[in-house]
Amino acid sequence: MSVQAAGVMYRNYINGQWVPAASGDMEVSVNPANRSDAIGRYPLSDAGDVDRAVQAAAAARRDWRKQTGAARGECLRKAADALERRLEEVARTMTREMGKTLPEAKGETARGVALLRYYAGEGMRKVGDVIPSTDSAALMYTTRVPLGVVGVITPWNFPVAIPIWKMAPALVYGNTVVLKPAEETSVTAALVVECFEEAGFPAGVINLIIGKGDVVGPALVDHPGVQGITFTGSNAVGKQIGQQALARGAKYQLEMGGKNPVIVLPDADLKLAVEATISGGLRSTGQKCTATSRVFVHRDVYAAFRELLLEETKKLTLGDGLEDGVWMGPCASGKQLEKVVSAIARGVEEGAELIYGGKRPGDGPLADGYYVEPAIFDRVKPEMTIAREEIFGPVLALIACDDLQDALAMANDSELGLSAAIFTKDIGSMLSFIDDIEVGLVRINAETAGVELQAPFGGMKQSSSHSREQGQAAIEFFTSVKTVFVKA
Ligand SMILES: NC(=O)C1=CN([C@@H]2O[C@H](COP(=O)(O)OP(=O)(O)OC[C@H]3O[C@@H](n4cnc5c(N)ncnc54)[C@H](OP(=O)(O)O)[C@@H]3O)[C@@H](O)[C@H]2O)C=CC1
Ligand SMILES: O=C(O)CCC(=O)C(=O)O
Repeated sequence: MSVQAAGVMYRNYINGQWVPAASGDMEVSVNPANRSDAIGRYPLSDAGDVDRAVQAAAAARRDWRKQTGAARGECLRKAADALERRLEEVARTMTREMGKTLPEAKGETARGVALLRYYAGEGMRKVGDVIPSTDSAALMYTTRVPLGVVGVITPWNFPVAIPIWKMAPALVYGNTVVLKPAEETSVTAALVVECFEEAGFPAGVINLIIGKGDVVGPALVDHPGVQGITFTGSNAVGKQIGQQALARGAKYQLEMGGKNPVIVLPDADLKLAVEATISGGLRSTGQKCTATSRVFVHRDVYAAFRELLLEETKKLTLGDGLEDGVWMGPCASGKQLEKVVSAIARGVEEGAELIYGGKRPGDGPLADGYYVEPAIFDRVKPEMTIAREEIFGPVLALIACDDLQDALAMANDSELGLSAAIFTKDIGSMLSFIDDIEVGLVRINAETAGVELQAPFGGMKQSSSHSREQGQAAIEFFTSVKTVFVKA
């Protein structure tokens, strides 16, 4: 499709103005469910555009920081109201741009509203402690100050919630922000920033730079005017960002992949375990860092679990997420589809048994989209690639286990450690799991995905930079502590 024919033109947002990229280059955002549907045109920015955004954010820093937390929170509250008013439009755009179903997109947008309201309240909460000094005539306390300019680099899988759960705490604690969203969801990101604009944030406090990750990303990460980088995305890019930020002494926070296990013990409610495995593994077409990917099932209930899983997965409808009754949409992009299809092919090559799905619809209305059927592999061995590498697609690997210790050993045999779930009624098994599983998000009789905005979120091992996002934990990244000693 020609760029000119591709509808509304979106721009960067720098210093309170919507401006094109200096190069004038544009790209078209295309619907992964129907490639003849163009969502809009977006700019391909370069390092010069990034520099202008960082300069604007740096110039706005002092005045923004000097506002009260209550005043900053009030801006976030207005952004929440604006997003709530535009919820339907934002959610429909998200579905058209990255494929998740409309109910999921509406849920995510509502979560964005709730995140903004939560962090609006943070502006009124305490930022330090009084600590007894050894000098009885002195006052000693801690307070917190913002980092300065924060670069926010976000993925396409939660194009509303993730930018908001990073930007809202950054802003309420007094930082200014330059957002670089995933290219695949540039238009959705622009709508989110329009909501911030409607809320009346001062010019320069929020800036948006749209473009290619390998051009805009390094320019932002390496910019000396950026004091902190918060990133969610792949491990490869995350590690590179961490090294670049470390090299120049900038603070960084990385939220990356998962290879999230579910353990099903013989006393589990199998219906619940199956429902949670399907929801955790296949919703959003498996494109969540918290998605269920490895399913360790005790041999005593393996056959029964597998049959029920097959029966329930066969009921799922694949299609355009805008249509009523569709349960699973396409992969978000051609690149993502290729990744999923090649992981499935590798699973077959390595000897796992593909017992359901995994094919691309060859004809009919779905042939034009990036669709793949949900795939279930049986007889998976822990050393197979499908049991080791993140796929980020609707693929479940079933692995038999002898007991809880066997399952825990296999579940922990991973470089990643984001989320894990167990299904059991036995309190002893629950406690062993809580104690021994090496992940940041531990779920008992609940699916691996689905984080709550008021609780800390992050992984162990290579899933994150060992920091936590969301809830009260966000203050740790977005501020620095000052310890103050006062003597009259
Ligand atoms: N943990 C999670 O939630 C996510 C994990 N992933 C994993 O990553 C895989 C690949 O997905 P992909 O979208 O390519 O993920 P990336 O890690 O490439 O993208 C995440 C963000 O980083 C940006 N980026 C890309 N290259 C650089 C760079 N060199 N420096 C700075 N920023 C950069 C991207 O921009 P742009 O989009 O413009 O390239 C995007 O905004 C998935 O299959 C999945 O396994 C993906 C998304 C989310
Ligand atoms: O499971 C969730 O709700 C959040 C998942 C997530 O943060 C991600 O996929 O990046």
